[in-house]
Amino acid sequence: MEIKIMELTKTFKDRVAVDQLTLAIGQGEFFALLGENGAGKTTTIKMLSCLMEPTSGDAIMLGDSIVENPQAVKKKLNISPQETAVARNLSVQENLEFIARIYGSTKQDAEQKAIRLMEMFGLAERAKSKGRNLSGGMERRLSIAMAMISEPEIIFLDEPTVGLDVRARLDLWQILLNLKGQITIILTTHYLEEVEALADRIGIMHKGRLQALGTLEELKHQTGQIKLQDVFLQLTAEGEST
Ligand SMILES: Nc1ncnc2c1ncn2[C@@H]1O[C@H](COP(=O)(O)OP(=O)(O)OP(=O)(O)O)[C@@H](O)[C@H]1O
Repeated sequence: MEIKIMELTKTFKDRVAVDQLTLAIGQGEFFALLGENGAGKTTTIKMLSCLMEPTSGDAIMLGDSIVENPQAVKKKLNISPQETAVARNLSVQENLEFIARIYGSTKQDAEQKAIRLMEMFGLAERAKSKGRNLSGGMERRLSIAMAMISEPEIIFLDEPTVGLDVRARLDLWQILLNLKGQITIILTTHYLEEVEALADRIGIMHKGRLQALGTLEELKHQTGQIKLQDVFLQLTAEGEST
């Protein structure tokens, strides 16, 4: 398994944000992490991407521990956070080249990488547009493209389509579908249609715990529900009484 999460726990003062999460994710999998506000999704991906230390537990990412060797882990993955990292005064191409240079590319290499990613993310026509002039959808695509510069083997996308209109969301889904299988993708979202369109497997978190895990079909079967929305409501309600 490419990602092996073992009893991963994060506590803030007396609040348990992530509670002994145990989970394995395979290479090239598109994994969706679902859960209500405050369920612990963002905290989970911050720990897995080594932006936050766990209180206890561990995760082995491509053979390296996030606790023992976070520097090695960081080299193999990247994250596109909720708040985009796009520099508003730089153009699309400059944003990409800037990140490539930070990762040590030569000027020429950085340019080539930027051009390739702009094509992949449908941004080539807007190469010269400044970050501040981009639509929400383009800014989000650029932000993900920037996370791809380091050629990660695992990418985390934290609510990538929040605030996007229908067309921008569908465009981004198409790009993510094109990436599918080439790279391991871990997505958090509140949009259930997004999960249905993209994910191979789904984990539903509730109050810091992994409440359910499986393919969409498995979760439907497990709950006896037909629609993902009802699967979700049932699984996140069951936890209320436990
Ligand atoms: N830095 C922090 N300090 C204190 N509490 C925190 C911190 N970060 C998160 N929490 C708490 O941990 C819990 C889990 O939060 P988290 O942001 O991981 O949830 P989430 O599932 O990503 O929610 P959302 O869907 O709203 O983004 C929440 O109760 C939150 O208030």
